[in-house]
Amino acid sequence: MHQVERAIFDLRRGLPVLLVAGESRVLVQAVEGAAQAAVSRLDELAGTTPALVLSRHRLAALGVEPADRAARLPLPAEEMTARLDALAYGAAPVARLGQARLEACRAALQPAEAADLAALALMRRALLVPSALVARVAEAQRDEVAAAVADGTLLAVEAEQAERCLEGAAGMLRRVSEARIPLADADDCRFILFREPDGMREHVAVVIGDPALEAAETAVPLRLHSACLTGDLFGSLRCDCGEQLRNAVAEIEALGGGVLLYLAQEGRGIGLANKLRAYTLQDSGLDTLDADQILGFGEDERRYGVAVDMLDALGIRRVQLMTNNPLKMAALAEGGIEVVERQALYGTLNDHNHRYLSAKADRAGHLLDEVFRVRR
Ligand SMILES: Nc1nc2c(ncn2[C@@H]2O[C@H](COP(=O)(O)OP(=O)(O)OP(=O)(O)O)[C@@H](O)[C@H]2O)c(=O)[nH]1
Ligand SMILES: [Zn+2]
Repeated sequence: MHQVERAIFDLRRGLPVLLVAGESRVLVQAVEGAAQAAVSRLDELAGTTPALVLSRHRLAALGVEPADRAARLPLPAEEMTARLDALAYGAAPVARLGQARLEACRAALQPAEAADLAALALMRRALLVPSALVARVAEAQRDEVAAAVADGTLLAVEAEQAERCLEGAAGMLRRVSEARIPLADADDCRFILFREPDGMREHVAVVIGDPALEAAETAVPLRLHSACLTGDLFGSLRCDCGEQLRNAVAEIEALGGGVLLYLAQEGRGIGLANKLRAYTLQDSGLDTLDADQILGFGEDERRYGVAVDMLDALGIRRVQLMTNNPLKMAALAEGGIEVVERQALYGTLNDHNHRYLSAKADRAGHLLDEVFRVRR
């Protein structure tokens, strides 16, 4: 895990990383922010022309019905940087690339290999656009690459280990610190911070009041809240997150106490940088799900293993869950937490969030009938 964590650091800085899959050696680099010089260096070090790995969501946005989770697109040298971002995550690919170029790309696609899937997992974990430049290390370059690994200028990671980096490590979440923090809507609160084993994400459990967490006969009022900097902190009108957060605290207090898990899953797990990109795409007419797809992401990139681990750490087995999202209910049930009851939790509908909430209700199955009863 330690190597993967360091690899993510390098990828975020725009450096290449070596993926090792059996006998195969593949250099990988983020597409996001890849400058001409960096791409040329990758080409030189590998001794082969890089290819572009695209996720199945990005492929779908390009009009390709993918057979696997990803595919590899060989890049002719002159193509390498000129239209890389347009291919990897640009809007309106047909308009920007031209129909003929797109057809040629579709015809050139190759099945993804183990290192390609590992590369995309690393990009996601690094909260970068899920697209990668990959270059197989040529026989003639093996010694030079091995020397770079040996002198510490290049990091080598097992592809298999890298591919698992999104799964987290069940049962290894660390409870780090805690403090009493009175809130405007709930006087008696304890914030407990948990850290993921690789140290890259931190999540907070807010225990409101003094609920009987481990009592078998009661269901603990629970809110799973995914971070939304824009909504939670600034009261953005593009979503309903801030209001839901504050309503949840007040509601849990009114129910005599319970728990709110504040999860580091900004932008449904795609990170703030990508959420801002997605908002700009939405301004050109796409809905929230299609915008994420253009960037190469699925409808919802969140996983709830850490939430289950936090509940386990707090001794909670049965809950009354505040959500409109069926995926959250399913994820808890799958993690062995009994969802005894669901309680709806709404923010206010406005002209800016109407479209976002409609897409969640119509396309992602969120239970928002009550919100739209008046307006639709
Ligand atoms: N990718 C993306 N994420 C968004 C957008 N708008 C809000 N979000 C994120 O969506 C998430 C919403 O989190 P929650 O309110 O906990 O979850 P939910 O899926 O809406 O389900 P509920 O429990 O019913 O509220 C947050 O991580 C927000 O940052 C958007 O347009 N695009
Ligand atoms: Zn929000």
